[in-house]
Amino acid sequence: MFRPQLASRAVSRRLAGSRAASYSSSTCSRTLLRNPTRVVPPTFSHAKVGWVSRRSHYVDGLSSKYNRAKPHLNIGTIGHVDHGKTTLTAAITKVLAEQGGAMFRDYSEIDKAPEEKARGITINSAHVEYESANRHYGHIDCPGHADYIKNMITGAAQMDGAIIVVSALDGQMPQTREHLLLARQVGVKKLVVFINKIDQVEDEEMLELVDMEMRDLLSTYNFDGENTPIIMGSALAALQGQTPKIGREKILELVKACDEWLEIPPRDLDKPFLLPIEEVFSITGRGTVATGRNERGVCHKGDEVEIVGYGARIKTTLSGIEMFKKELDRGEAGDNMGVLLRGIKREQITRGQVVAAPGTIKSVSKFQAQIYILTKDEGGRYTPFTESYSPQLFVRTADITCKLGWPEGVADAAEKMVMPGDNVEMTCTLRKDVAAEIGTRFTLREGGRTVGTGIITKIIDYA
Ligand SMILES: Nc1nc2c(ncn2[C@@H]2O[C@H](COP(=O)(O)OP(=O)(O)OP(=O)(O)O)[C@@H](O)[C@H]2O)c(=O)[nH]1
Ligand SMILES: [Mg+2]
Repeated sequence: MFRPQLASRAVSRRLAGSRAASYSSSTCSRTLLRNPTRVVPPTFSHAKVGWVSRRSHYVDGLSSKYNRAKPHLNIGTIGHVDHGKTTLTAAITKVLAEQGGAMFRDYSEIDKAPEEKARGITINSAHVEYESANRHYGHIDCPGHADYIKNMITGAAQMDGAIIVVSALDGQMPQTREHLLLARQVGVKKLVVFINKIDQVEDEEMLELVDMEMRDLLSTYNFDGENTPIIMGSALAALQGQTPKIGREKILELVKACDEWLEIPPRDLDKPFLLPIEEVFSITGRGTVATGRNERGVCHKGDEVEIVGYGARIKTTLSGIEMFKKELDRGEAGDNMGVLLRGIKREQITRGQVVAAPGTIKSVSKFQAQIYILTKDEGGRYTPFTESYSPQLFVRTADITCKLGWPEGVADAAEKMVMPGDNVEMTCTLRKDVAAEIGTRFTLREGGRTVGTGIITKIIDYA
């Protein structure tokens, strides 16, 4: 039921009333790229809450009564600048605080840098935490401006699910779309929509239109547009404790929707075993040992495994597992360990390959990726580059020369330039194949400096 009149009114209102979409990234904080060579920060997990609390912009919350019994989910507020993400974040903590599920974090505690206060925008991502009846949430309040995208690509802001905030006054705007695309690219599978500022909109049809448009947009970006929960309310009303019907009640509805709709992804221990090989030794009388840090899953002595990458796919058996010079029957994600590989000669395997549960990972020779190119201030390049640029690609323990190119159908591919600071989607052709999959993160380096970081979004060729 398309209503042309309504649509054109919405469009003209948007054109006239929207605040400038992007802020200059040079004014943005660089805190999340303090160490550009380290692209994959430790995963947020119960055992590592300390890592989160070490981050400069962490707004600590429930630490005194942290409940490890509840499953944990990393979520965050994303969406266009000024649509109310920070207000909503504060409102969630306020409403849940009344139930004992959070410490109230006021707006000014979340956007606390002087420049944020002066300009009324979020520059750094901030972390808060809260609990619903059956879950514990880590919540990142993300800035709406373009700089945030870098943090998603580099992995500095990892989310399992998200709340996309859309102002009912403006409807979807450039960063609404950009954040949805990025969320999809970096592996967020489900999100919940909060249509905000409904206190400002009297026209029911206007709200219906925003709802309809959001469902379309979600489907365009391969989310489940039909079934995604859309909650309409006013974050400000909830924060100010006014009009509970559009305030407090809607926040509770939103949290319920997060509980029910957003899924807890398999945790590292539930994933298939994968050990990136760091070093290879040969032990006289016993055989060949590969060492490294178990990235995910669990392995047992006697398990069948595969060695994958660099042209190899070799089946073997773990005839021993060792950690701190002690023999073990089992190795878990996070363990630094050595595995004894039955019947494998030292020359057959090398650093950069992985030992994995059979059939769980393939070796790839070409893929497409979302890449962020570091600026010179972040230690990156000073100059732009064009297609065919060949940096070193570092993924897990592997490093391989690769060639960058534009995906098929990109106009003027040969002349198109990539500037430091750009977010681009490009193809990478590898000189040697490597074990990788959609969602694998990597860094690009050149002459000893990190020039880019990326995440694989599509596999083009397998080895
Ligand atoms: N009327 C009304 N105003 C709201 C509502 N929610 C937020 N606002 C106002 O909208 C403005 C922007 O809110 P923020 O929460 O800072 O928006 P944001 O999405 O976090 O903005 P950035 O982080 O800069 O992208 C503020 O002036 C809020 O008071 C609401 O429900 N109703
Ligand atoms: Mg904000």
